[in-house]
Amino acid sequence: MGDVVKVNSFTMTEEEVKFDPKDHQHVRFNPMKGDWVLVSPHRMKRPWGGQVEPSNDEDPPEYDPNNPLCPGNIRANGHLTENYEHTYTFTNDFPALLEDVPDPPKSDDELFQMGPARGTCRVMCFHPKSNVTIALMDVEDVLKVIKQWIVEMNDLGKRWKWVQIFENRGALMGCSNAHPHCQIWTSSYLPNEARVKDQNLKDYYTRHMSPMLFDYMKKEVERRERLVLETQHWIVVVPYWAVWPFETMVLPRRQFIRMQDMTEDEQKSLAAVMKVLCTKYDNLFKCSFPYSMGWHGAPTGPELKDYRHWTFHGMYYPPLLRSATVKKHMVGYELLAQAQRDLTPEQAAEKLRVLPMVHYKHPEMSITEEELT
Ligand SMILES: O=C1CCN([C@@H]2O[C@H](COP(=O)(O)O)[C@@H](O)[C@H]2O)C(=O)N1
Repeated sequence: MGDVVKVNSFTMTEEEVKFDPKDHQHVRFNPMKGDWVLVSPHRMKRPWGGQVEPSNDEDPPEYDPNNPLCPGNIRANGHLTENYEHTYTFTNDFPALLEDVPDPPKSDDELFQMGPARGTCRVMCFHPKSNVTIALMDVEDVLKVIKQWIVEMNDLGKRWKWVQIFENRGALMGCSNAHPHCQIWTSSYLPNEARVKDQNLKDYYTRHMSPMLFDYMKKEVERRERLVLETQHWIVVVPYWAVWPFETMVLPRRQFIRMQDMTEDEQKSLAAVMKVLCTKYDNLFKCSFPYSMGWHGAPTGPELKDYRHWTFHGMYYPPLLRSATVKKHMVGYELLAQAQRDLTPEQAAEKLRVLPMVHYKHPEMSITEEELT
């Protein structure tokens, strides 16, 4: 047994000291999902001869008379989008979940199971102008988005067990409308991601009598290997188990379980964090950076249980890999075996951390370090 040496934040024997997570393949465990991601850092050197996505980076017009999300326009089914000045929410005209539908029959065959699914779908416009994004909005307007999210969570959380706020940004994410907006889908049951996360968070809490993500936040602040941003109230990391190349996670420095528990200062700080993170994302490949993002907090609904194992947190899942036109594909091995990444989370965090807070295309819309409290 050789001497013990310290490499990064791990202690290893001499036999292991040849291993370097920056150079050698390994798998990493995601304790929220209970699965593993393959990390192959040596692959970053391979030439790219694959598909190149068109970089469609022309700014959309401020107002499009044909865009149903623009103020004063008529939507499908003849509904009017009012002349709004900040955020605007409406029930999706083509919802994936409806509030009242008959229950499916019970089946006694475990191979053919159906369950009831009820819910509602809302669309929430962030801003009346079509040519802004979170990175390009005034931080006060981003704060208005956060405050409206809290209104929606409180309203929808009364009836629905799960309220999923999510933003698909950019055509690359299948977003059908360039106007700045998100969607909010609620359900009468815990969807898969929430159900699995709830169980893993609960198991961790039973073992440690402390919330997993609060412990994780404290360890990431201490280790400082995957930090992208940190303020008095929030940190942004590329999570240790990240799957998407530049995936990030937003974690509060204080333990609380839902978005609606945020203090005024935490809300203001989150608005600045979102704006700076999205600015760095745009600066990474000098394009309007596509992503899917969303928030997870303790389940809601009328029968409230003990959810102290939850910590409110945000997730950004951006598809781009090495340029504005090269995206990661979750296909083949990823679908049939397991998720795989080349760039390590630490390398991705370093790339994002060192990027400027001044927007490459609209510097006049940027905020300063002092405003990032
Ligand atoms: O008139 C319309 C246009 C789009 N929509 C809805 O807006 C949503 C646009 O969001 P996405 O671009 O993220 O798909 C989409 O779900 C679509 O159903 C309406 O509800 N009414």
